[in-house]
Amino acid sequence: MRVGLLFGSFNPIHIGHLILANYMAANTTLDTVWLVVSPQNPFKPSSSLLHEFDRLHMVRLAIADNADLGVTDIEFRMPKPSYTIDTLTYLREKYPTYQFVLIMGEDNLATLPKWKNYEQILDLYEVLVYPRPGSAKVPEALQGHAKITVVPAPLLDISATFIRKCLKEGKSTRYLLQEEVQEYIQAKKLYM
Ligand SMILES: Nc1ncnc2c1ncn2[C@@H]1O[C@H](COP(=O)(O)OP(=O)(O)OP(=O)(O)O)[C@@H](O)[C@H]1O
Ligand SMILES: O=C(O)c1ccc[n+]([C@@H]2O[C@H](COP(=O)([O-])O)[C@@H](O)[C@H]2O)c1
Repeated sequence: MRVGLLFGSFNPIHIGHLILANYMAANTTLDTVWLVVSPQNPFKPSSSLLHEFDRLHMVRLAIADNADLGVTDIEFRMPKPSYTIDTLTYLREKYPTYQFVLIMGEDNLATLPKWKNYEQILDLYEVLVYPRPGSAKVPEALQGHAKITVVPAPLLDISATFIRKCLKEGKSTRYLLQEEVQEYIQAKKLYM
């Protein structure tokens, strides 16, 4: 089985994540896509980060009706911050018959050379990249890399940062968030 892994903070999960994950499941040779909720990105401040259980719960709500997508909280039980190579190694040991493929947005590809053991990641895994408006240039070392494929998919100018700002300012985030996620955020008054 070929499993795509979309790692993320999902703070909160938005329709950009859902379109991206579903696009990869529908338009590539992947059998399924798992969303891996990261407690702590090594490069991001934790100040605006919602508790990991809330973020996981919202991912579960958002993908509940999509049989092509799954979610894992595997990084909750691993050392923090969350280094992707360590999680990939763990998953490989846990599911030795599965073939894991890394999925990321173009903004993350731009920072990949700064990730822990990034060369090992590229030695061992294929990477599928979803284009993203405003992403920094792909570093030269990665341009045309045999293991990296940028998929031709519709650009989505949506970010969790923008959604958090709207919520803080009391502006509507309707349609930017999946409905149950929207209701959960309103009910718990998150990000406000
Ligand atoms: N609109 C988008 N287009 C392409 N990729 C995206 C988009 N939104 C998120 N991603 C990708 O999804 C993964 C998880 O993203 P993340 O949870 O950080 O969302 P985000 O919207 O970038 O959050 P924030 O604004 O808080 O940085 C990353 O690989 C990111 O590049
Ligand atoms: O392994 C690393 O060095 C590394 C450096 C930066 C980001 N990551 C991971 O990349 C994922 C995307 O993060 P984010 O916050 O943009 O959703 C998340 O799972 C991070 O833990 C991993």
